[in-house]
Amino acid sequence: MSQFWKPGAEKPRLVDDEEGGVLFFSSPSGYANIERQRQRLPVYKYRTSILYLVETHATTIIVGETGSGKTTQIPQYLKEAGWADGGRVIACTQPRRLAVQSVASRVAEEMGVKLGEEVGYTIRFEDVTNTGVTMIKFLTDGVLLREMMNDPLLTKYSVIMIDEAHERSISTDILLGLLKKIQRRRPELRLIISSATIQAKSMSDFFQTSKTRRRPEGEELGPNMESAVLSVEGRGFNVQIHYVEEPVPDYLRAAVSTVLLIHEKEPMGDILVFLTGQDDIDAAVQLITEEDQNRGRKSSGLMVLPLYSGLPRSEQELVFTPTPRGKRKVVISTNIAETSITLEGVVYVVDSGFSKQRFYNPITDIENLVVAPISKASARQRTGRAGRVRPGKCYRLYTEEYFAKEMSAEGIPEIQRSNLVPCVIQLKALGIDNILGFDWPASPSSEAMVRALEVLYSLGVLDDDAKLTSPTGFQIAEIPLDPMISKMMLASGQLGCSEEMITIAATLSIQSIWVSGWGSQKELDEAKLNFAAAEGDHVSFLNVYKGFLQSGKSSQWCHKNFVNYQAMKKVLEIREQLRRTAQRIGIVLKSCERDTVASSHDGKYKTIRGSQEVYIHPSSVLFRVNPKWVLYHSLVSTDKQYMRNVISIDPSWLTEAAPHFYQHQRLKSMVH
Ligand SMILES: Nc1ncnc2c1ncn2[C@@H]1O[C@H](COP(=O)(O)OP(=O)(O)OP(=O)(O)O)[C@@H](O)[C@H]1O
Repeated sequence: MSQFWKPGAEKPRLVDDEEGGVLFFSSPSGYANIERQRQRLPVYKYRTSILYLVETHATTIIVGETGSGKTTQIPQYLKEAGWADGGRVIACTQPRRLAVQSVASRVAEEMGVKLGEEVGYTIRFEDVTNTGVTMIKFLTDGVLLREMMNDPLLTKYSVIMIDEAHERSISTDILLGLLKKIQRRRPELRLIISSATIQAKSMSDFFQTSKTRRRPEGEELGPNMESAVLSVEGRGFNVQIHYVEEPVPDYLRAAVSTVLLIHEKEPMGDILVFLTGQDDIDAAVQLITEEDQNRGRKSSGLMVLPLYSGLPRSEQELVFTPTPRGKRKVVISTNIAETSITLEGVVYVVDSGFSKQRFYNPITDIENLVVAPISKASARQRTGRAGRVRPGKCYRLYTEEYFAKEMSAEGIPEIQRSNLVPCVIQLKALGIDNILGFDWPASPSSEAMVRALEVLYSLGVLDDDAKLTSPTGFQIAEIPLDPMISKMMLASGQLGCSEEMITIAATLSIQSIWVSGWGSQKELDEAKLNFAAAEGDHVSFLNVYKGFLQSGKSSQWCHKNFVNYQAMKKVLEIREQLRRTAQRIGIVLKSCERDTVASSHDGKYKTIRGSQEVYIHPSSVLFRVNPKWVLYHSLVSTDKQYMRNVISIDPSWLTEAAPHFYQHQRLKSMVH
């Protein structure tokens, strides 16, 4: 395309291309067509072997190229072979919600059934399944973990497929440890661990350690407890990889110019760009749109769409809609489109080589989202978003040498770089008391573990013996939120303000209730001021919610007030779910009236634990108010450590709420 780019050493492969390079490009029109497509996928040749291995082995590890058909086909093979007979369910987990929804709809389409009937999905706060009817269920690994609280042996499932296991999310790791335990109690349960980029050997070793029961010589009943490994050879279509000749100084700019260059020089086909987060994605959308217009072509046919988890569902769905004739879609995404997703029109992938990753420091108790280099496994997954329905090209914004010599093979498992509070409470609720002795696929650090135990103790979730308290600990574990927020909900029941607290908890569960991208920052700030409460962001959320209800849940009202309508609809939905959970666990639903207090301060704050210097985020309604004592929901790190979603408090509330944790004298000595 230009001298800037160098083709990778990997030779382009011959494409098994009977229909002119576009095997399944246009949408399939009928069932017969879909059947033909299914049979062309590499995994189809392995159908019998897969079914045989699953029949005979407790655990089967399946490694196959991206796009070879693992996610969409294997659950269907299992169903066809009878694994969903007699009311049993085949589960397939994904690390991300978007992937769950999109593969579930694809499989429902392939099977010619309505989504939510034979094929369904469950993600947090959304259950699209029909008990007794659903045979194949896609779900996030986090949701499957939560299901274990009510059904510890996951008895309704005959086969559980842990897909994209290379991602090693916290929930995947906990699940792997727990499923290994369950297998000893339920030898009839079958596990499939699948990915395009997993180290099959270490996974197989994990399932083969002495703790699994080996089948004694001569035993005929039951599966072989040693795991089987199957490698699915072959892939969809060829993807030519290109690297930059020299390292790029600014991946955002490089991504923008690569998109424009592709648009100028390459044949039609959509482009998928991987950047890191909402900020750089919004910036890229703007730059590409502006530069495209500056080139003087009024309608060059580019449709630029962002994709990240905080985006409302309707906007996320736009990326899946067919690209109109004569147009070229450019989807600029975080790594939520990195695994499992098929975007039909995508021919070109542009990989920045970076993603936002969570890094937790247990000493300071600060969890940062940091832009960091991706692993080879991620790079391969990104490349694999092309070549699924026709040949493609992948432009890597790093050199081939960097890829070969410096990129790590796999990322660090999330459990080794995260705050462990939610993980510890879940394990405790499942009766795993010796958490350090748990059979982890990768052990978490003991500092993070101690810190999590300390937080849970401070919340009154754990007692002096580190056991879940009754009823508080068990109640908090039942609420599908961060334990700090769950504690807030629980306490609000006693304080007579649970209706308000549930609204706040629902609002904190979504990324933002404000729109971004319309008008100027000044206009947005002014709109926020209409709702600002002196106590801070949390109480301001209540004002927005109240206004929304008073408007009759109107989208025009949202538009006028810079409030995101889709986000508010989500708040209503989550709120309903939380109310039901609250009722189930005995929280009294009650509303309250409120008072206001606020005082001034110089803008710099210190955390009580760790004395870290932190500041109020400019998006907060308290940004210029600076009350003396504040409580924050989360910290983000850019040029400074910023507190997001902040509320003004009286320090005596801390000693009142957690006298076992906060000492009055210590707090007094911190006032400066
Ligand atoms: N929504 C879709 N539209 C068109 N084709 C699709 C769609 N989803 C899947 N396919 C086709 O099915 C193939 C297999 O997809 P599947 O997700 O099962 O592969 P996979 O092996 O699980 O890939 P990955 O490892 O990337 O998740 C794709 O390569 C594509 O040809």
